[in-house]
Amino acid sequence: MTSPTLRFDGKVVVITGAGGGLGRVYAKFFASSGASVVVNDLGKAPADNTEGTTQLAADVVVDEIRRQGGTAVANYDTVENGDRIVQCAVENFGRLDVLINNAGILRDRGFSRMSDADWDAVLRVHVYGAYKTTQAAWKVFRKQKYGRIIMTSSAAGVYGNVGQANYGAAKLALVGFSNTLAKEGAKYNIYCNTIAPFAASKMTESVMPPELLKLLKPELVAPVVGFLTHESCQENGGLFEVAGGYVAKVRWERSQGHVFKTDDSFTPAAVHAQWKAVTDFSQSNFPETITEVDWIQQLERSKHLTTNAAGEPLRFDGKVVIVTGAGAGIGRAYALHFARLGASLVINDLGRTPDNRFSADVVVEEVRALGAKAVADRHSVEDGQEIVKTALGAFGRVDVLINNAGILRDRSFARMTDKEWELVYQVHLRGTYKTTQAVWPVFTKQKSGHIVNTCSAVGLYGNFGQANYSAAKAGILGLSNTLALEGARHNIKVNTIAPNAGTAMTATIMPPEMVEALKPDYVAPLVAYLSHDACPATGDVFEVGSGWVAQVRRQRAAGKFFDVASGEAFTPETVQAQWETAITRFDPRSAVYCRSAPDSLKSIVQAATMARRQNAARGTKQNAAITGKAVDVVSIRNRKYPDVPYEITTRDVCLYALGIGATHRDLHLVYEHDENFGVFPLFPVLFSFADSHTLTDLPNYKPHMVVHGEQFVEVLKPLPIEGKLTLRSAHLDVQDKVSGATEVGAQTAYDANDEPVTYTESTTFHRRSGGFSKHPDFKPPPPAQRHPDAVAANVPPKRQPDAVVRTLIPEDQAALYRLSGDYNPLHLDPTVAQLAGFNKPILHGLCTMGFACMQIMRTFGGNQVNFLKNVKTRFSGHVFPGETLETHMWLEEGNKVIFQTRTVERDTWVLKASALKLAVEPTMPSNTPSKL
Ligand SMILES: CCCCCCC[C@@H](O)CC(=O)SCCNC(=O)CCNC(=O)[C@H](O)C(C)(C)COP(=O)(O)OP(=O)(O)OC[C@H]1O[C@@H](n2cnc3c(N)ncnc32)[C@H](O)[C@@H]1OP(=O)(O)O
Repeated sequence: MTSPTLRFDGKVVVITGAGGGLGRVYAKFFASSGASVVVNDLGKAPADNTEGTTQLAADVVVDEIRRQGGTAVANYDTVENGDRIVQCAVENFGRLDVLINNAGILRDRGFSRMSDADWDAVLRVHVYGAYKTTQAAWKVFRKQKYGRIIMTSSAAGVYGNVGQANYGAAKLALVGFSNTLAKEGAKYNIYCNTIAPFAASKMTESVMPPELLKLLKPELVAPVVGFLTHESCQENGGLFEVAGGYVAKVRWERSQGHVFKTDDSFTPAAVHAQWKAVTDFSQSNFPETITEVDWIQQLERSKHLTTNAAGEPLRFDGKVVIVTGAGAGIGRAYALHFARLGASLVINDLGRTPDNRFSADVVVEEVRALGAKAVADRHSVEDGQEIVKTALGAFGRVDVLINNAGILRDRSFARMTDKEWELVYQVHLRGTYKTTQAVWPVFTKQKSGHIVNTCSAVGLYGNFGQANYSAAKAGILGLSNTLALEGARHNIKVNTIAPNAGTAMTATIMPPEMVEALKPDYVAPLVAYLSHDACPATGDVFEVGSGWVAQVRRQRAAGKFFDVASGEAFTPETVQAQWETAITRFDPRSAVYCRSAPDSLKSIVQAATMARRQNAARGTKQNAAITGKAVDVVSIRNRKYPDVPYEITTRDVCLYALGIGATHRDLHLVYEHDENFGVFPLFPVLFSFADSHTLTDLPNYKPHMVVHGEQFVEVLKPLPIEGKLTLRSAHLDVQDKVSGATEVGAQTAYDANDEPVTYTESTTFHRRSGGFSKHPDFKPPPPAQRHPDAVAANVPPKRQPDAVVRTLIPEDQAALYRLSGDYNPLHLDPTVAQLAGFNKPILHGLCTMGFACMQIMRTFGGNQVNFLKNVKTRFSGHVFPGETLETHMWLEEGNKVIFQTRTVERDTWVLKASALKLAVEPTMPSNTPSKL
């Protein structure tokens, strides 16, 4: 097990709702990773049975953290006063780096029985609370140009869940909110991501086998949050499903769609005729912003088409349609379209025309002029029941509800006022809830109904200056997801559109060709089709404008299941390692599509089950190796290999020196005409690549799983700058290390007089080749004959190091170093690196060792090429080219320098248990050890 590298020392983290569940686990995780934590919770802890007192939940968590040596303070404010929570962080710790919006409540109820109080309570805490807390944090983050935010969503929002219309709306609103924050925050180094975790509940009990159910622990969400909020993580605006050790990214997939001719033949019947094309995902794309559609080009394409083909007309004779916000723009276009198709209309709008008439009255006249029936309604959508009453009063029934009313209050998030946030929420999301709830009993009673809700590309992808709007619009989609599920058994169909249409407002800022491209009339045929019995869709989302109609849906990456029960490590570091190769890797062959929260959970169970099966198969394979032929260490040791000739050239000497960090200033290493020119004494490590004997017969052998474990080099005579040598190699040892196997090879280089010049011992670590010593026929071999300095523990003394030196490894170093002989693709080829479990190619271990020894030569070796007697190192962690190495050195008795090296960026020790014996009297470093 490697030690944690993704730490939060010096960082301040606020976690809302941290008195229990997920929040408590996050709080403890961050505190144990070095952060100072604000534990926010307004609730009480469960009664303390022993003393009969009830403590506040936040206090209990703070006590737990402090007992374990961590730093935390409690805060008891409601998230609706989020500014006070942020203030608490700043007052106590002077800053804030990470905000985890976790607080939430549930008021689950079937939609027909949901009260306004149920709705308001849930939306207030989840959405308004997250808005208030985030806005306060935003000010701090922007000023310091750094911040990490997590929003907590749910599959109930992403896909919908019966009984959770309020919760689903709130949870998807947070995804929309996060999308805009990610875009607005990027230039300030403020990143915002959303997780959709599963908690154990009645629903999970019904679909999960008990042994997996046990895994739905809050502890199995924290590693993902830990990685996403670390400063090294570059993910921004992502949505991730997380449950029981499973993690996968979710993104939008959009069908190519269909372009219709925008003439009179663009009707619901024409849409019906092309429905297969609209919903065909075989040539899909994956949009991330609102700007990815060229509307004018779509219209151009449309103009060159012939008249749309259509079957029987799809009409609405005898049907009653309510259109909210129908006094102008897109709502008016819908109304007129429905009127032409025979519907009776309720024209809802509370606005007025420039000549001060009620706009609803004007549109009613227009509808009547088309020969259809219409009544005006001037209520706010927040009084949705009144609108439905108008419909029932005038026509005695309702068949279709088009939730279209909306307003804009655009402003950058930093300057957005509470009033602007609230107003947009009230009209769009709460208004849609109110009208829908009013019509719901009518639809359930008549066992039929169509609802078309209005989202926006801004709600799907986020957009600058529209945090309020993107949250409200995404919330509408979240509401629709659940309504579609709940409505199914009553034959109520609910779909959502993201229209792009010009309105009176946009006409003032758009060029005329854009206004033409985005005519509201080009949206109306889809809306009418979605409202017709002929349309099979429910719970779907469509983008529409300028004659083009396409469907969007959520696509999930196959993801990664960390099999914690079988001992697989699940930490921010292992999440990081799997981030690009599995968690965010989308492959059409393994993509997952879900239609509801239980659906999502089932697919996670499937992924986990499959991963477990594969792990078990791997284990069986390993067992097969264990039960197959036993590894015979004695016979491996007895293997004989022929002598191999080796020629040193000055060109190789210079190239090697450049590969381990020598520069044009080190003429004695890189310029053969320099009077002190010599071979850097680590050069013998290259001999192994001319004469190596990898043990391919170890169980489960895979070349890409081999890493360099340890290296020892002893110089017996100065190496010639040119000349011929003979190499003799042997296997010294093979050991079972459970997680892998180590193989130690020894090699001596002889000169023309057959006198030994150098001696090396190289340990290769074969990952996943362990366990073979359990084979019934395995015979423990006698101890190996090792050089004592090659196996020394080399524990650094307790005092401060005598020298600490930093050096940057250039990005291209592995590409240069390999030319000296180690052509292992692990160091250059991203695909091989991924196969080996690294998210990018890693540096050669011997290159790291060379850099460290170069620093020791410069520090204690008088910068002389003959400075080394012997050196041993252990490669305790990998290095990525581009990282900074920091070598700590302690000069000890016997001219021995104990050293260890870490990467500064990941704060990971990469060389440990290392020592170098000097062949010269040590020089003292000119720099006193710096406390870096
Ligand atoms: C001919 C020469 C050429 C060699 C071929 C190489 C070709 C090159 O191109 C390849 C490279 O350069 S790879 C780059 C350099 N190497 C690395 O990056 C490896 C870094 N180290 C690791 O990842 C882990 O320490 C790892 C994976 C090595 C071990 O991690 P874990 O599995 O977590 O092990 P852990 O639980 O810490 O310990 C288990 C037992 O293994 C021993 N051990 C640990 N690290 C070791 C290491 N680096 N070398 C040798 N033994 C090591 C532990 O002591 C422990 O043993 P025991 O149980 O007996 O105490």
